[in-house]
Amino acid sequence: MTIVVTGGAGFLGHHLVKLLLDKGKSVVVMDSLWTGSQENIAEFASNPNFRHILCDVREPLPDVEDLEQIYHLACPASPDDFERAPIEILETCFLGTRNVLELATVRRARVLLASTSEIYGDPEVSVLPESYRGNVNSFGPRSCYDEGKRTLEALAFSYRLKNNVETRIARIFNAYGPYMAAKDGRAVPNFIGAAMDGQPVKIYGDGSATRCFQYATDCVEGLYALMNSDYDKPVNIGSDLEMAVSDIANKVTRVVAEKLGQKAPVAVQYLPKRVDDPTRRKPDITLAGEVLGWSPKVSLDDGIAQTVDWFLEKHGNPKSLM
Ligand SMILES: O=c1ccn([C@@H]2O[C@H](COP(=O)(O)OP(=O)(O)O[C@H]3OC[C@@H](O)[C@H](O)[C@H]3O)[C@@H](O)[C@H]2O)c(=O)[nH]1
Repeated sequence: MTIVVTGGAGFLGHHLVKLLLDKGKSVVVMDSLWTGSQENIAEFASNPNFRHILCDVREPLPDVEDLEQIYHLACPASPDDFERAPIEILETCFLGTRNVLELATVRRARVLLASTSEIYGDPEVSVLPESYRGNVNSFGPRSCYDEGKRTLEALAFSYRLKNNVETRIARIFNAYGPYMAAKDGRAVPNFIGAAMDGQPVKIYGDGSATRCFQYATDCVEGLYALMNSDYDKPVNIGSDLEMAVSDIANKVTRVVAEKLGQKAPVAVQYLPKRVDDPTRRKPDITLAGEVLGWSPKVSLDDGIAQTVDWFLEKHGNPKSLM
């Protein structure tokens, strides 16, 4: 039996493919390398259970025999991408998801769709249960992703209704870890890159915005548990350790300073808050615990230390990061 991972050459894709191969699964990665990279799958090339098909999910997908499951992760995920390629992101969310569900219909495969905390928008409540309908701006700089991923969920519902496709929906909250691209644009790689380069970290707003960061391996274990469960409604997959962005930045810059022997962590530069940037985001992860027996395990201290070590090893010369 074969498992397809769209976006398997991406950040989370790498960790998911590794998990599946370590479990002895046969994996086909479908990835255009638009935001993913060959480096993220290089270590799998010699594995006879691994194959990479270079393709764009916005085109009809190649057929895969003996197809059991599809993890649909393919989509740019950084707010920096939202500005760069909003139309392509909307196409990926709709056409890509439709093509995945079409293949699943033909092959009777189960599909796990990577949705996101962004479908909740800028929440009006302090903790986000799956029942919260969200507060999303359909006409703003994040709408390509926020509404695109809401369309992904609507497509899942529709294919289940009309074609009886088995779907699972993971609402993935902020994830970080090794294999994030240095120029990804999200907070943790940006903070690490700036600190390694001796430059101030840039904080959008006053630093009081909150997020909960989950380590990549915890996240993909949650995806695996959800795919192989009987629960077919959306589930939040994330950490519920809520922290201010400024505290995250301080934690990262302190770790880099210690590891590089810098006298003091780099400074912080405050920039205007970005439009529609959620002021707080904390998932209620009770459901994941109840139906999957899943909760994040890797502490922020351990996760950040491992991520910084990976960046230092990969980008020995800090100047190469920015
Ligand atoms: O350099 C930076 C980067 C980010 N930030 C801030 O840090 C917070 C987190 O920003 P990130 O870009 O890491 O991630 P966001 O929370 O904006 O969205 C991300 O997380 C949810 C996932 O579905 C997506 O991958 C992505 O949308 C935001 O408040 C952002 O403004 C900075 O202050 N400085």
